[in-house]
Amino acid sequence: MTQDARSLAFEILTTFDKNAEATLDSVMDRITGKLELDRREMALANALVYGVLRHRGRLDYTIDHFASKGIAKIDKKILAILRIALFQLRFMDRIPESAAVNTAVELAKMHASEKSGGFVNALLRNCLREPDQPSLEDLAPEKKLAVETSMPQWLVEKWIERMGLEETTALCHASNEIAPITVRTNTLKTTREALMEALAPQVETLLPTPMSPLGLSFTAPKTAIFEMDAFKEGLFQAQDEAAQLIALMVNPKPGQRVLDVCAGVGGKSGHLAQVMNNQGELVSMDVEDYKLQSLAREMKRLGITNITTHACDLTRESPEIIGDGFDAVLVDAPCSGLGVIRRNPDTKWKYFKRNATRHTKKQKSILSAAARCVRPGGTLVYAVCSMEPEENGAVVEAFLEKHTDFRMMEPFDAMPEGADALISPEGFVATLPHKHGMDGFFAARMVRKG
Ligand SMILES: C[S@@+](CC[C@H](N)C(=O)[O-])C[C@H]1O[C@@H](n2cnc3c(N)ncnc32)[C@H](O)[C@@H]1O
Repeated sequence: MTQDARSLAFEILTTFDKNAEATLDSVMDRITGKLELDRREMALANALVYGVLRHRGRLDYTIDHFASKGIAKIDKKILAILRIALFQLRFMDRIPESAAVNTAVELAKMHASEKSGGFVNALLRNCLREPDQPSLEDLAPEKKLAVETSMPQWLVEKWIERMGLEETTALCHASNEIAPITVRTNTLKTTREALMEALAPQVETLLPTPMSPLGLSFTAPKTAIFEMDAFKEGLFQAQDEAAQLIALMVNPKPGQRVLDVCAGVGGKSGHLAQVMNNQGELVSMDVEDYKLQSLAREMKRLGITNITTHACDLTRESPEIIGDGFDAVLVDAPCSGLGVIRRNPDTKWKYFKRNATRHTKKQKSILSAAARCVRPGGTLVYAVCSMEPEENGAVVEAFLEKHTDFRMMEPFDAMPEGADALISPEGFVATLPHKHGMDGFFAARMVRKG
């Protein structure tokens, strides 16, 4: 079965909107998993889905301006069709206007009515007639910034309160840009220089990452990265530069026992195994068994053999595998993901102000449970892909207050080049998209007193 790009984007976006808890990845996997898709149609569907979510605030402001009864009165399906078409008209330069409008009208007729087709046609034609409208000039600064960079206004206000308008402006713009693809060299199989040579013919603007000694960033790959030979041979794992700093903070030695408490599909586990030179024992846990199954396949691709997986929630159980404890424990905790909006633009529309405390409670309880697995003298690293104080410093400070057998330690044994600029007076590591060109990450390294 094949499907055209716009219908597919419509199905993905409407399903994503209907399911409050679903992530874009899970919706896309579910919908595209069973389809046999033409490669070009799939690439266009991807561009439409990500583009609409990246620019949704701006698109909605425009739709609201041109809809005589306002956006709130527009049926959800029609709204999705308008967003897809308007994104093509305002943000894509290779799509003929007629293709964008006509396909939107057809979709509206198919999913709603003849009349809806007329409404979609009229609204889009008005947008085309007045390409500079609506103007943002008279808006209050926080509203203007929210619309311009398609950020939820509550988040813009939260950031302005914490860091002021100027820095928030830089952060909002950086969070709305398309990030380069960044990968980490699998040093069990190759070197960064050799990987660079292998990737060079297949990508544009290929550069080594400035701080992570193993990273490469590039744009415009000729194929999807999972189709590249270097990927199939396990020579790299996709991972942002900020995330590459976390296993360097844990810095386990070959032969040690190491626990990755929230391993997910294995971004940090893969790197930890590399640092351990595939020796010793690495236990990857996650509450979701299906993620660990995917992790196991990923480790096989990377040639990693010192790993076992264990589906488990440490806040509820204390499995035998903990034994006498681990030399190093990583808690890469579930979080808002607000530091990774540039890669996952769906996050900003699914994460609400009220979620902050929900995450904080979970982060505190996972960190406390993980602390029980650290042997005396062992290391505990807490990390989140968030820049929000209630998920980072506040969690660590509350933890240290209760667990007097732990103290902060220097974040790195061997400081990556320039990484001293990331360290706060408290000894926390924090990366920011607008300052460091990386995802927004936070990490703290602690030691259990011997
Ligand atoms: C930030 S993600 C981890 C990403 C992963 N470390 C990586 O580098 O690819 C957080 C993970 O925590 C898992 N999780 C959530 N609650 C958990 C719990 N109570 N115990 C263990 N894992 C949990 C989620 O399933 C998710 O995979």
